[in-house]
Formats: sequence, structure tokens, C-alpha cells
Amino acid sequence: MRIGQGFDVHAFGEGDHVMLGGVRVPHTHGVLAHSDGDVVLHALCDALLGALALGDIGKHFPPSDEKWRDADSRSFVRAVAGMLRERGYVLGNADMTVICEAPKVGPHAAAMREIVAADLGVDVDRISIKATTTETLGFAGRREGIAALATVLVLRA
Ligand SMILES: Nc1ccn([C@@H]2O[C@H](COP(=O)(O)O)[C@@H](O)[C@H]2O)c(=O)n1
Ligand SMILES: C[C@@]1(CO)OP(=O)(O)OP(=O)(O)OC[C@H]1O
Repeated sequence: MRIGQGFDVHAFGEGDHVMLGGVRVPHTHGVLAHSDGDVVLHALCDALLGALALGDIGKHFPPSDEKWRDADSRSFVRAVAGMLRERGYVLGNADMTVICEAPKVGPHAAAMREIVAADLGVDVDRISIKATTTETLGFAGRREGIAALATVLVLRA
């Protein structure tokens, strides 16, 4: 049994939606990122890679590589899931927290869980996605950006 944790932040920029857990969530802003800027999926990838001591998302999908420009972050999750399988591990469970004043995550959490579970090839009851504000404090509180945390447990298959 191994544990991993991940954290990601993206600044808000121009746009009308943010990608969160593979769901297109309408918002007053988009995010500045090389890929689609999905903080939930980036934190999840880092947690899974961390659990296996395989480095981080930037090592496997470098922002210097044009191949990943505007990439769908679900492709990162599927690739990392493959690394997990190759090494003989399965996901025990994953718990993610999105940190922002807006958009509201709760109404989209069920759809996000379904997407993450499908991409990892596990039952949805192994995937948790929740959210918090920072009560207007800090960069998230000033609505300058959005962050996500992920914790995973992986088990020998
Ligand atoms: N972006 C967010 C932030 C929060 N929620 C939900 O609201 C609850 C209360 O948030 P507090 O920061 O005031 O504790 C939180 O537990 C979430 O259920 C949300 O959906 N989206
Ligand atoms: C996802 C990658 C892909 O190039 O770029 P960004 O979308 O900028 O996201 P970040 O969370 O900074 O992670 C680094 C990269 O791997």
C-alpha cells in the first residue's frame, strides 16, 4: 500500500469556463495554462505519480512540449493510470478538494467523479471530489485563481 498527494494552482484569465475534473464548468473567467488547466486532474496525476515515486506531471508532460498545448487533461490521467497498471498497482481511493470562491463545484461534483472513475477504470465510490472557499482570504479568496489538492492510496493488484 502506498500513499500520494498532489497540489495544483492556475491563475484565472480571460474566458467563460474552467475545466474541473473533466467537466466544462461555466465561469466568469478561464484559466492561464499550457494545457486545459484542469487543476483537479493535475493534482490527481501528481498524487498518483507521487504514490509511485515517479516524479510529477511536468516531468512526464513538460509545458515546454508543444504536444501538450491545450491538451485535454483526461489524457494525462489515462496515461498515469496506465503507469499504475504497468507497475502492478490499482487505485484504492482518491480524495480531491477544489479551493475557490467561485465557480460552485458542488453541482458538478457527481459528473466529475464519474469521469475520473471512468478514466482510472474504478468504481465511482472510490472517487471523492469536494470543495471549499478560503473565506475570501489569499489568492483564492481574491478570486485570482483556483487550486486543488488530491490524496490517493494505491494497492498491489
Ligand atoms: N467553490 C466552491 C466552494 C464551496 N462549495 C461548497 O460550499 C460549502 C461551504 O464552503 P465554505 O468554504 O464556506 O466552507 C463547501 O463545503 C462546499 O460544499 C462549492 O460547492 N464550491
Ligand atoms: C499540465 C502541463 C502540461 O504541459 O501544463 P499546465 O497546463 O500549464 O499545467 P501545470 O499544472 O502547470 O502542469 C505542468 C504541465 O505538465
